[in-house]
Amino acid sequence: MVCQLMKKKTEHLKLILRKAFLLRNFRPILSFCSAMSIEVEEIVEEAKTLTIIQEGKAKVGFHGPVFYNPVQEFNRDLTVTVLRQFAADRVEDAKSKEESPNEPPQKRKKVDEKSDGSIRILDALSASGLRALRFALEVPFVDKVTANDFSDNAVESIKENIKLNGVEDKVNVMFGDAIMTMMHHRGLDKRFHAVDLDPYGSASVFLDSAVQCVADRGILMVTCTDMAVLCGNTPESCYNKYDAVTTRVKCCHEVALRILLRSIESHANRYTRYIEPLVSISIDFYVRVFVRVHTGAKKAKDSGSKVGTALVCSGCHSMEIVPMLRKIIDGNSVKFSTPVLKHSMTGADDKCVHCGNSIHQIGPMYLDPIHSKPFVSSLLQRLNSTPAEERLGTHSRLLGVLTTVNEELEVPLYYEHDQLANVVKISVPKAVNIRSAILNAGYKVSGSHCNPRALKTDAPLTFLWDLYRQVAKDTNVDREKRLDPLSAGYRILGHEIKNTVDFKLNSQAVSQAKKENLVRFQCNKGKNWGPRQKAKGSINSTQAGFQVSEVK
Ligand SMILES: C[S@@+](CC[C@H](N)C(=O)[O-])C[C@H]1O[C@@H](n2cnc3c(N)ncnc32)[C@H](O)[C@@H]1O
Ligand SMILES: [Zn+2]
Repeated sequence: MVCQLMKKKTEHLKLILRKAFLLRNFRPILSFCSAMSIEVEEIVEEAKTLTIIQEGKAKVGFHGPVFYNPVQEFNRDLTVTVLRQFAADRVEDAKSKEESPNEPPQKRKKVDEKSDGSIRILDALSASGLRALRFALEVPFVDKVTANDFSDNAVESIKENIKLNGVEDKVNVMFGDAIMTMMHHRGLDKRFHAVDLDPYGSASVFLDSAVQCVADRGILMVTCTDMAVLCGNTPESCYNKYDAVTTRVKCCHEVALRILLRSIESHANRYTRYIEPLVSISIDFYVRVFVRVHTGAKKAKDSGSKVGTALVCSGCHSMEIVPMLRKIIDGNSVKFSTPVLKHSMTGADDKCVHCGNSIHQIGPMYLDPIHSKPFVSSLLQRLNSTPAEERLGTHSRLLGVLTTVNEELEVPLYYEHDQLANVVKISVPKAVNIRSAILNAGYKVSGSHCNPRALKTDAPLTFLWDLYRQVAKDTNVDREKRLDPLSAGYRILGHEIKNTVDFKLNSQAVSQAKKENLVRFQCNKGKNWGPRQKAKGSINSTQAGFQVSEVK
């Protein structure tokens, strides 16, 4: 009995101490314990593990081992910026609907509880609750944020952090498997307007339930950190997770984004839904996509023509895009047809027409634009008009990355500007010269936020290879002396130049982001850079209890 009482007392003291640590006001309690000869060492040691960090407007402490990665501040800042824009757009929409007498009011009531356009957000894999708290404190027009996790420690931390930030009225906690929580919110009146998935590794297991619990025109925000899988190290795992295969091509980071987008679209299609990518970022050690989810059987049928595969040559790295379906519009009639097996880069012997090597097929992947330029422009306007004292921690990087994103051509995939030069063994020309030659020939060119050396263009390969042949000719490269007769480069230099190539400097050849010297790519990665290990004591979803409960 005495023992039990002591245990209860110690537990109670632990709780008080933890709170005291969170409020940085533990001295009076320690003095009290020592005056009463209460053993506090162990309690203090545990309480000491509680540190409080501040990010944006939120403060968080950690109850035991709970996941937190400071390097992902950019990810969270970007999410806050996107949500601010998304929420503002919805309120504008709600206002214009209010003014429009033709809008059937009942239909809207079914999906939205609030006619003022305020939003409900789910932070499905919340850990310390940091995102949920930042959404509640930093995003306007938020009705409620739900922070969900299946770890005891995480849920305890979230509860304490809600109190620490005084957002009890805005943030509620759910203890449960994220999949179950999302499935419980499939009903039209329960859906969230924004869902954030930020898992350990791949988000693939959460996609099916996520696309079901997002409201029509709601936003789904997905992080995946399993870049080795998405970038082609293990095509068999990529197939298992994303129903797609890939290999280690230079543009693997954009391929990763497109494989993830295709996978989300495919899950959405099962429920007569489809996606509209708003921003898709490959950065540091992860990919992060923001997509609007729409409902509509007719438009969902277009999806087959929005996805496809890419042919990639193993010798010269040439690539060609092959859509899954062709959409044929003839007056009022719309038909879909499977593609004819005829590719411009495949010769009669199924080898690459440019260099004679084998061709591989990767995908399927999303082929339509991966960003909405109007949305990205509104994000940039928002950032540029933010007063200095209100800027987010990673403001300059946000500006740099989004400016580069805004300049990206809406053409799938890219080469590296030195990659093609290396095939034909010439000294690598300056990127600005290559870009000028492409522009002077009437084609478009841009970089990519995915890779500082990216060369994105709509120029056909026949022109691109002529460009490099011209450099070889101008710099007197002797293919007989410099290249192995069996190599890809030897064969490519063996073809005659058919296009006029003009390297005169073109004023459009330097990107705006570069001109303004914006932070586009982080070079100094610092200590502890990379994905973090799972928090100690984490369980996986097969071990998780399958009930979901709201925590009071
Ligand atoms: C990478 S952390 C989230 C980090 C957090 N979003 C942030 O920005 O700091 C992943 C979290 O998901 C939780 N988790 C993993 N699988 C889960 C599942 N199936 N259901 C609920 N929570 C899960 C883990 O306990 C962990 O706290
Ligand atoms: Zn080739």
